[in-house]
Amino acid sequence: MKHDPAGPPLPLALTMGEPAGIGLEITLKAWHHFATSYTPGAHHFFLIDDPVRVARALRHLGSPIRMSTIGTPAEAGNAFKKTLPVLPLEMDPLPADTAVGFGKPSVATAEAVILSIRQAVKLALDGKVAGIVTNPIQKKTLIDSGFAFSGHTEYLGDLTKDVALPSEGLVRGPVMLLASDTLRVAPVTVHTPLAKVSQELTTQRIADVAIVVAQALVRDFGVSSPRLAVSGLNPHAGEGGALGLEDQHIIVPAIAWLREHGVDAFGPLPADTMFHEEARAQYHAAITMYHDQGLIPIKTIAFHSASNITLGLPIIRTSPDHGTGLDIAGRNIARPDSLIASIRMANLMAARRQAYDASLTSGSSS
Ligand SMILES: NC(=O)c1ccc[n+]([C@@H]2O[C@H](COP(=O)([O-])OP(=O)(O)OC[C@H]3O[C@@H](n4cnc5c(N)ncnc54)[C@H](O)[C@@H]3O)[C@@H](O)[C@H]2O)c1
Ligand SMILES: N[C@H](C(=O)O)[C@H](O)COP(=O)(O)O
Repeated sequence: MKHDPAGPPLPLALTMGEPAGIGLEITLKAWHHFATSYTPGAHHFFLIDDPVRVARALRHLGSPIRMSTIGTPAEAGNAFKKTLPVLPLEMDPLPADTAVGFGKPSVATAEAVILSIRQAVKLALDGKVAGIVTNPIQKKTLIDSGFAFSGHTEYLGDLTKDVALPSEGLVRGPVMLLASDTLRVAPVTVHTPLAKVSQELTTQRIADVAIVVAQALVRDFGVSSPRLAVSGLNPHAGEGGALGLEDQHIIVPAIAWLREHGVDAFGPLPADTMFHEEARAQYHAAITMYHDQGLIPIKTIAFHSASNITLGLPIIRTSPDHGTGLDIAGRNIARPDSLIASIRMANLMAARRQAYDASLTSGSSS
């Protein structure tokens, strides 16, 4: 049966993430945060994981929280008030000796971690969940097991590449956006080694990322006239060509193209001076040329409140901005704040997207 947009919200699907990391611990804390005020029909979520592993991990953590195994996403609502609902992975239970090894990731669990993401994506594409919220993965462990992607962003782009976006004018990602109350940043190259960044940067790629971000600002964030700050690549944005040529040869034409196509973009800006408070007030999102250029500022000012969002997909995906926290896993000290922010963000995006897309269909959007 199709979901009634006027009815109660669909649940979110949380993926298990790296089982040796802090994913389950922050999921339990996030569940506690939302469940205490939960009333039937309100926002809720479930975890896609191995229930046997979860039960064992709960004992290991000495957690008073109880879990319940559900058979379908629709059962999550009834379970949520008193228990963390867990939808089982569609595979055999994980071997006991690999199920809880906090701090010690193993390729033995890689298949489960990847399957959890695939199941979540399928539920989102099938309209059974409002979106997916991914717990952090240990990329090297997955890659060592044969995983061909350098992160969720790239994997989600591949899993959904054949599914049409809901409207023809939308530009496809995947594009990584990290968002907090005070800063949004989108790196053009994502998990690219620094030595290859310059080769991968093209005018077209910068323009495509900027357009996906501009569209999302309108559709998902309610910004009616998005303004984008585009960073340079080199020190001082190339210092007029004296410190590198990409800024003038690749980035300037991208900004010109964007402006010709109605996107209010400006730059290239020296990356070291575009993130202080007064500079941030001039734009709705920063487009940076590589991962650390944008992620260092946002993780510095908003490590516990930012979300990592994948734009340009036919589904909603958010994630905490931090990683697997192997150094603190199993000690019950991990903060759930970024996961809580990501759950809120996914629910907010789902509501805004639904309203925006409906307004397009009814012809009332400006
Ligand atoms: N969404 C994702 O899947 C995602 C995101 C970022 C990093 N990663 C992966 O995570 C792994 C570890 O990365 P890292 O060590 O660079 O970053 P990290 O975020 O895991 O850890 C950095 C520091 O922050 C602390 N920290 C992280 N989360 C915390 C929390 N919730 N509460 C309190 N302290 C917290 C850690 O203890 C550590 O000291 C890598 O494999 C990386 O690729 C995955
Ligand atoms: N680049 C992200 C970060 O540092 O926060 C992280 O590696 C997660 O990337 P994916 O969402 O692609 O897994």
